[in-house]
Amino acid sequence: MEKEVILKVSDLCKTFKLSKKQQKIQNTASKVKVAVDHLSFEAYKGEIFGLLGPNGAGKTTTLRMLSTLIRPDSGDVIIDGVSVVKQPELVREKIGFLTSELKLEEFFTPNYLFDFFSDLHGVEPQVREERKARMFKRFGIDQFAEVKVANLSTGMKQKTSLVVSLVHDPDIIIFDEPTNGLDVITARTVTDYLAELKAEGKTIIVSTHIFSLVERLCDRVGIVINGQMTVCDTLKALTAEKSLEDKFFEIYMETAGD
Ligand SMILES: Nc1ncnc2c1ncn2[C@@H]1O[C@H](COP(=O)(O)OP(=O)(O)OP(=O)(O)O)[C@@H](O)[C@H]1O
Repeated sequence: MEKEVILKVSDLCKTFKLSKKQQKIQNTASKVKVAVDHLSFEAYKGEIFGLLGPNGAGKTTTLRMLSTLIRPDSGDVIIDGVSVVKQPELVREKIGFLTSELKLEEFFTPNYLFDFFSDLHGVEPQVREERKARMFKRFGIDQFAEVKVANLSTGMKQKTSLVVSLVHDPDIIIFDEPTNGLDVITARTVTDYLAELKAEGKTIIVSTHIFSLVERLCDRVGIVINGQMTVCDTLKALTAEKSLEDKFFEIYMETAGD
């Protein structure tokens, strides 16, 4: 079957100006940091695509550009036919952006937040209620629906933020470091859910530095080093001769070693 490209990243670039403080932290005399450097890749409809790379490789910056949170300096991303540069508001309707760092307003309840974000996305009340009931049950939020976020456990907060990021049932899900900072049980709930979303036909882009997550979930992998796409291939091809970890280090030494 012919694969359909649903997300196309072309020649994406992003450079940050560094403050004196950032220069000190990053131990550099340079006034700028090239975070993403002419990065390109494509994702097919219905797959889980992983961006794998070490800390500071540019994964988060890339995903923020894909999600229209920051604007590329140059290059573009076409998501389901729409440009993140030219029509970011339309892209936002098609995607869900998730990060394990998302913090919810502590004063509100999961029930309130779900309704609030549904209204922002213009979800019909009937659809909203059906979706809320299903998602809250799936994640065990139903018992805590009227508890303020401040009083929820960390795992329940994470599950709530995941659910409220998907109120509009997007076809494309962009997830920065899905399991970072999560306990093993919540992490498992999240990765199982990503597999379920894939089974429903959703397209998922994840960034991670965790090999086992890629091995368990991803169909194809892009290895990002120093803001560049070094290798992009199927997980199967990348792990044909050696483990993903060994392959990664081989590529890393070839690329970053010089
Ligand atoms: N707003 C910013 N201002 C200055 N430098 C930045 C900014 N955001 C990111 N950077 C720098 O750009 C580079 C890429 O960062 P990015 O967060 O995209 O990497 P990453 O691959 O997601 O790594 P991590 O796993 O550590 O989050 C890093 O050197 C980072 O310090």
